[in-house]
Amino acid sequence: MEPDQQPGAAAGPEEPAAGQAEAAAPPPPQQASGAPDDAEGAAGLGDSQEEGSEEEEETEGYGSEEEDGPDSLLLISQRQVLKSIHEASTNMGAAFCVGGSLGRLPISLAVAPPLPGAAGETEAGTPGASGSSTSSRARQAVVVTFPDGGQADVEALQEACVPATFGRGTEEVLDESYRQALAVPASRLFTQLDLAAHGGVLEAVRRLLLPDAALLTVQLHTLNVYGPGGFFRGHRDTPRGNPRFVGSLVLCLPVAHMGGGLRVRHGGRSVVYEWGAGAAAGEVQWAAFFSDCLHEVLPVESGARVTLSWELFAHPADAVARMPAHLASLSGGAGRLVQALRAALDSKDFLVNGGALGFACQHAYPKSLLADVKAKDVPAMLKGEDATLLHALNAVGVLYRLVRVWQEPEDEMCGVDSDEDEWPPRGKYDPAFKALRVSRIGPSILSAPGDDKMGWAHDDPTGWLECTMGARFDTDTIWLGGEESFPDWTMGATHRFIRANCPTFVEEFYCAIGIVANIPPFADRPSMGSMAWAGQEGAAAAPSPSASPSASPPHKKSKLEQAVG
Ligand SMILES: O=C(O)CCC(=O)C(=O)O
Ligand SMILES: [Fe+2]
Repeated sequence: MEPDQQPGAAAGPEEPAAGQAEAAAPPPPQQASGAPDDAEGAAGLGDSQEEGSEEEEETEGYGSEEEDGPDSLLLISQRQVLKSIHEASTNMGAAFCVGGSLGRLPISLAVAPPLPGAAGETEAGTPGASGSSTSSRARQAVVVTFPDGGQADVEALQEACVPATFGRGTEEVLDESYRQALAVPASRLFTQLDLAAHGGVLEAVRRLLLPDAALLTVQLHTLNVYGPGGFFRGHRDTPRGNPRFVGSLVLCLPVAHMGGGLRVRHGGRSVVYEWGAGAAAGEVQWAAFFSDCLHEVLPVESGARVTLSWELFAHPADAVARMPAHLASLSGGAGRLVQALRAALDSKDFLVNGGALGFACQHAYPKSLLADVKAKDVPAMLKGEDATLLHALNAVGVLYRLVRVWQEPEDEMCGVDSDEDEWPPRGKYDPAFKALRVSRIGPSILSAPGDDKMGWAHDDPTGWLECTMGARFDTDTIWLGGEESFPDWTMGATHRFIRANCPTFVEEFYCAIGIVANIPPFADRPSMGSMAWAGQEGAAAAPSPSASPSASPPHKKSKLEQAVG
């Protein structure tokens, strides 16, 4: 159990992202008030004032902190270069949510009664869910129209709902201290509203959040009614077995209410969508966001907040045309990153013999994305800053690869005294020590935790890394900002996020991804005009530059690395 991700402990800041608090907010989405909050400061970076003995600390996380003795001028200079790239790469302020209004629009819904004993229906005996309210529930389909139906239709709808549950660990639970709402799963819901037919909505979401995707599709997930006092505390929506799952879209029906703002957070920024006034005036309003972003429904003060929610899936074009589109979309923070990268590549102080430079992705991704989507299609699924980072690398002609990254705790006994017969080895997961493990995207990815026959994987997902063929300790990459710069480490190792009223709960979780840029030796770096070998490593037209990781500032092996590999 990771307390900062579990229901009941969501008050903590979700993202110790370096420097994000100062990032310029994106243009505030329509109908929203944007305000930076939960500022975290620049973890591991310090501010721009650097002097004498503080140097070591100021540039921690740039590849040489494990060195003994005084640093050479070259190392100091290189750390400055790395720091400037890192700052530029984590201050891009990419959009993470978008919202708008369809204007005044009547919405009709039909809600079928639950099938008696239907498996997965929250009222039908799902573990942890209440089964007590079945008797008073409508036995016939309920048809409602808003705004015309008014209070009578709200009550009829409430009668057709069940208490909204959510996934916690492997269970679907009802916990009114975490979520107080009513729900109807999509399986019982029919509406005339075809979101895909409102072309502007999905296109706006695609352009703002996923410009590299050729197409977004949606799947209706649930209807929720939040009455007075209703709320849903901070959570992330679980990816459930579809690797193309990128986001959630919530649409508020024209039913009067006050309160109930939808707050979405990412990287120290947050946006609140307040729909009460518009809904009272008959407007149908919506918001879409990356589902790995922490979000919550603030308490409803009066009336009924009725929402439909869809899952969003991103699809790549057959061939993602890179350069023209990417150059066209380089702006603001991305431009600064391109500048920092160009300056670095032009400098002999920067990895003169070449090396691997790792960037932590700022969003998390479904585990199955990396297992099931072809590497060439993955860029179309990248979100916000992560997509922009690839554009910037493409723009400066640097090859990269996408890797999964896990945090690996170590125990002193690891690999030395532990009993090889014991599985998983006892004491191996002491959180006091952390190392990075990476894996290329590819088929040799973790199997689902549930696949493990030995029964321990559910409780100790870190453990099943041990039997993963594709994972290896990363001794070569200089990870900018170190492990601190991953937005939430627990995503990488263990988490199954909660999802509202999920009738067929499939165990899934987010994972952390890193982008490792292959910096060629100085002598081999292309002139900035040449884009010939930009893109993913291994791409057909990409001659591989002969980067020599060992020539980067020597990267001392951690205790764990020494012990294991
Ligand atoms: O109703 C909303 O605004 C969002 C609800 C939500 O976050 C969910 O159902 O997962
Ligand atoms: Fe949600």
